[in-house]
Amino acid sequence: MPSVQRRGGGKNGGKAKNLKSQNSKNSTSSKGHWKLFVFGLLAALASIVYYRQTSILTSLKVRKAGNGVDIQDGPIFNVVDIPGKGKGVLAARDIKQGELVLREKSLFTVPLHVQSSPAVLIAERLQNLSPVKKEAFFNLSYVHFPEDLDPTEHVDRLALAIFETNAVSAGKDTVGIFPNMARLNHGCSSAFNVVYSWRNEQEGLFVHALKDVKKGQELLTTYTDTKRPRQERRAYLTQQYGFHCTCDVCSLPDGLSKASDRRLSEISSLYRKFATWGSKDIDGIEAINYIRKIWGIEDEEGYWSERGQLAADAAWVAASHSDVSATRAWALKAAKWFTYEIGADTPQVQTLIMAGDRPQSHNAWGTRDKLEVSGP
Ligand SMILES: C[S@@+](CC[C@H](N)C(=O)[O-])C[C@H]1O[C@@H](n2cnc3c(N)ncnc32)[C@H](O)[C@@H]1O
Repeated sequence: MPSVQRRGGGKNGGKAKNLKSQNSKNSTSSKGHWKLFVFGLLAALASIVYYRQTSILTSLKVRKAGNGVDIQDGPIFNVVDIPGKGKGVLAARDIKQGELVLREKSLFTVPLHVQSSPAVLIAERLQNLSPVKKEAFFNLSYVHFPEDLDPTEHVDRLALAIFETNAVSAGKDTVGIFPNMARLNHGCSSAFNVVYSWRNEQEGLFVHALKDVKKGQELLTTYTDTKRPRQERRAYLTQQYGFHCTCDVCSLPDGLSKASDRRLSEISSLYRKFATWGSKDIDGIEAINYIRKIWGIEDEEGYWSERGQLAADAAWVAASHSDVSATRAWALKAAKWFTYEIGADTPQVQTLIMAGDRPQSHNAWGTRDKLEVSGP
């Protein structure tokens, strides 16, 4: 059964998918079960906000991204002050869909589940950092620091607040701090334009452009599964991250916002229906029809994330029903979209290209009754 991914997770990595940071309430308890927020996943803010450039963080200077997308030399983004958001990241030049925007090692990581106090654990990790790295950490933004406390007198508590605001998942059972990536602000649904993924083999976080981005546009990821109505998204973001979301999608006039909400709810509902193929409640033809419907509604919404996984799920269904041409078409579609989100130099993409070439090599091949399920 293919995994039907929701955002906020591993791919972006996993969804990155679905990236997570922590909850301040639980994180202070000594028997820590880190409650992670999803931090991760577009406003053309440069045109409407005044900003002051503060630094150029990186200059990848590569001609070919790992996924084969041609790119220009030169700094790819700047971290700047953005009114109402603290700092944020603006494209320093046009960025192409699928381009590698950033790869980064963590300052430090901690296990997702801890037995001791998270605050103590973070303090220990900080002690092992160089002064430069420590400074990078303490420069990060934070919310949920008690107003009645003086941060200079409660450094461990401050470090915890910074961690909670900025940590993202670094693999299945680990969360970490990535100081450049941490400057990415949030956008919902069609508003986010970069996605991040964790690579175990390289022990690094990779950020790819999900869409073409114009010079001066803000790079936005997503902190949560945004396939839910505006009111719910805003409530979550206010509670966990301390801001009222005014991204391009949240700022839509009421009529258009309701239409977007309906689309997002419908996508979530179709994902649930598709998942019932796993328990054989629906057949392969119906399952693929759900995927096509999801794809169509996502086109209307402008929601492009998780498409690699969606097409890979379709390839799985097609392969299990031994449909050669459908397996080939869906596998190649999945490879294309995974290339944008996580890069061509990943095992997922290589495996899908192989399945496109030789559908019978797919792991799921022939595990269900033969059926023509049809391609994209
Ligand atoms: C991981 S940090 C992102 C970078 C941060 N803006 C900074 O100055 O370093 C998360 C915090 O950024 C702010 N933020 C993120 N997305 C935002 C948005 N769409 N609108 C307003 N503030 C946002 C919130 O304060 C949130 O708690």
